[in-house]
Amino acid sequence: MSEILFDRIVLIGIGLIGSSIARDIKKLGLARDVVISTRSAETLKRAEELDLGTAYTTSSADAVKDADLVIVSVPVGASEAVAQQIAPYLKAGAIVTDVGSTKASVIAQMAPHMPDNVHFIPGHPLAGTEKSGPDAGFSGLFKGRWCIFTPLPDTDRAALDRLSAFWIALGSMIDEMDPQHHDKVLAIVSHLPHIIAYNIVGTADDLETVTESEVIKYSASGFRDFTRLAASDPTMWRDVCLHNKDAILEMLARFSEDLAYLQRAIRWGEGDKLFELFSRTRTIRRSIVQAGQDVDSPDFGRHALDK
Ligand SMILES: NC(=O)c1ccc[n+]([C@@H]2O[C@H](COP(=O)([O-])OP(=O)(O)OC[C@H]3O[C@@H](n4cnc5c(N)ncnc54)[C@H](O)[C@@H]3O)[C@@H](O)[C@H]2O)c1
Ligand SMILES: O=C(O)C(=O)C[C@]1(C(=O)O)C=C[C@@H](O)C=C1
Repeated sequence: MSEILFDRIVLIGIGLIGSSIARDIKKLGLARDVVISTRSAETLKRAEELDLGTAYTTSSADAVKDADLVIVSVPVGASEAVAQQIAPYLKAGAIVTDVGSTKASVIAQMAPHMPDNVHFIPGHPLAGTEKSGPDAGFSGLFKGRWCIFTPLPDTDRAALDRLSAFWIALGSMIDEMDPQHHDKVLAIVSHLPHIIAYNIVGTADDLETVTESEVIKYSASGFRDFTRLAASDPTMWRDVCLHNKDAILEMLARFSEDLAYLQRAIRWGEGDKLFELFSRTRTIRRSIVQAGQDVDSPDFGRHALDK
């Protein structure tokens, strides 16, 4: 058990991310009350069956009334609607944060509605899976993973420290970024990989010369990795594409140029070019794996969630 960090935490949205946070709060004893609010009564019922909180309501306005920390975990396109619903009912000094995969758009949607006496601190845990809904969450999802904050210029440092302490209790490593920079970085390391996966699986499915059964039967591990990403939640990823449009289009343009280079090298049999690129990218994979080992080192291993 860790110490209580907030008396009352309110979770708006209880899918993969919200329910993973709920499980960690409970396991670590980080709050006295955990109020869960989501739009659909069916999802709320499931959250109650899973015993994820201490109170449940479909009214986000009722939920936030005495909240010390509000965590919004809904598809990014729903951010403004949630901000409008909760803003009049937030208590002075409350911290409001989110977990959305895009940041400039979430800030544009939520910040104008936030009262001056509330601390709005946008955040993004870089952890997830292709699954969605309250059953998909699990305790420990955020352990050893980055949580990036994109604070506003007037963000109160003490409130940011309190929120950081919460994510650190969940096992995360903390970083800060400018929202536009966040959106560019995430466009290349997260959004493009998903778009490419949706595209390649769609292309394979469309091929007239390859039957669906062959796609399933012969899907070797490379293609299977793509199918995992391509199974990700359509609502979430539609919203990510629509709400990080500029950065994604910029990265897609770069990607298409580099793909044309590769295509040309294959067409003209330029093995040196192919070998050089494939060697360079192999080094990147190795350094990611190396960093992963660091995360699993004894220093990271000693976390409250392991007890
Ligand atoms: N899935 C990931 O890998 C991942 C990782 C990091 C961040 N995120 C971000 O976290 C957020 C939630 O993603 P998730 O994977 O938990 O999705 P999810 O589909 O599992 O859950 C979304 C939840 O939001 C609720 N919801 C939808 N619209 C709502 C509204 N208007 N008002 C109230 N509740 C509403 C749904 O009922 C559900 O409980 C998204 O913004 C996503 O970009 C996702
Ligand atoms: O691992 C996965 O399946 C994920 O999609 C997680 C992932 C990612 O791209 O790394 C997806 C979206 C997020 O905003 C953060 C994490």
